[in-house]
Amino acid sequence: MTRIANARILVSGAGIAGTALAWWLAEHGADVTVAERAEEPRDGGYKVDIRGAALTVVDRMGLLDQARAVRTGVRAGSVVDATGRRVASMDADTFGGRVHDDAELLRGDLARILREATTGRVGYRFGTEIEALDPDGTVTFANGGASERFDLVVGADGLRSRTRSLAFGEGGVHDLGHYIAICSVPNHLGLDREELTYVGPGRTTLVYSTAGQSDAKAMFLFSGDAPRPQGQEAQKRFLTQAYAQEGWEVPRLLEAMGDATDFYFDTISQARLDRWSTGRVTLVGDAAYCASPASGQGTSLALVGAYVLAGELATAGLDEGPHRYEELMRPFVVANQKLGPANIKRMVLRSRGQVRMSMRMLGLLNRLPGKERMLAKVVEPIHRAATAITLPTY
Ligand SMILES: Cc1cc2nc3c(=O)[nH]c(=O)nc-3n(C[C@H](O)[C@H](O)[C@H](O)COP(=O)(O)OP(=O)(O)OC[C@H]3O[C@@H](n4cnc5c(N)ncnc54)[C@H](O)[C@@H]3O)c2cc1C
Repeated sequence: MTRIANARILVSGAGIAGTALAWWLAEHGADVTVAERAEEPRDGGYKVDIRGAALTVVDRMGLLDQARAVRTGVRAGSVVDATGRRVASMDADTFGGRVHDDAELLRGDLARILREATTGRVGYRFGTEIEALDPDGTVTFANGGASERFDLVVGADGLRSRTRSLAFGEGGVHDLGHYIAICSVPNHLGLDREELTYVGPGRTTLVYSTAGQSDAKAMFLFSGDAPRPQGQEAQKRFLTQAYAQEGWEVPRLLEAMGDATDFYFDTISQARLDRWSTGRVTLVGDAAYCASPASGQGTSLALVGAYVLAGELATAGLDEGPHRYEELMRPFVVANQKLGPANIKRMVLRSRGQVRMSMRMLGLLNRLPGKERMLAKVVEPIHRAATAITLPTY
């Protein structure tokens, strides 16, 4: 018998953290409801990674083979110049910062695998969100829903968490001085499981194709400190202005972006909070400790956080569990959040001079035997951070 057997727990958000948490809570005997703002689950999306301790978590869920079966299959990454010539190429693991058996897959595929694994054990309510939240766990849902009391409410609703705003007030989001945008585009470059990167001053553009997808994804990373534009049309205009002078295939990508229906835009930011719980409300995943897309570790933090939170609730109960979760997770989060600012500096170069120098060095490096071994050194800090926690067995 665990300390949360039959406890009524509401999870806000059916992303990675929310579905993984729901799985573990149900495993420990809780009565779990997940409320998701989107009308329906979204498959596909951009690629994410399962690394280090998170691989152990997914393995303990018995889902690692399923996750591996939908790997993106991306085989290589190259940096290109304005003519499209591949200045430097390397295998996809080195390019994407993966070691050993780390798995890269589409975010929507991972969310689907996690969600399907909870079938029959977790109640989902799509198309709704928390409108009002009392620290004692009383929730009013949007669209005129009635109030309901839960033994615990967990915000797993991402970087812009509404649960966090309602329970902790505004704040806690720290911009790293860059923006990120991503959308599907026609694969006019004919990429076959390959990723191309074009680097301009203050702007980096990536295009990749993954196994089984006819479209490619275009991702834009660029620097700036203006406030985040509100609304998709304003965001698309903002991005187009930032890339107005850009060469290579960028004009074509921008044109395709104009029609994209899955356009995503945000600042590259981290969530940093003094505490992750208050009253009967706790946060998990990006809502509590977003490490930023630049860290490459957001998905793994979400998976590990879900495992530890559920496990500590089950063994220490609803009062002590959230504090023990935070004690165990915080050093792991700190180690992984350090990756964000360091990586973004490498990914987005400040000046034309830096771009020229970097291209020259990449060109030289590309001709060296054993370049993969040298580049693997860049991967080492990610691997160290990804394994910087000893997972308890619950
Ligand atoms: C462009 C991009 C690229 C990325 N690349 C990588 C990568 O390479 N490697 C990596 O590991 N990570 C990457 N990440 C980060 C990764 O996607 C997240 O860190 C990870 O998905 C965290 O999961 P989460 O469940 O905490 O949040 P999310 O995945 O953001 O899920 C939050 C969920 O809550 C829902 N929601 C939002 N608001 C509400 C509300 N008010 N009420 C109810 N539901 C709500 C959302 O619809 C969503 O389903 C990337 C992120 C982005 C944006």
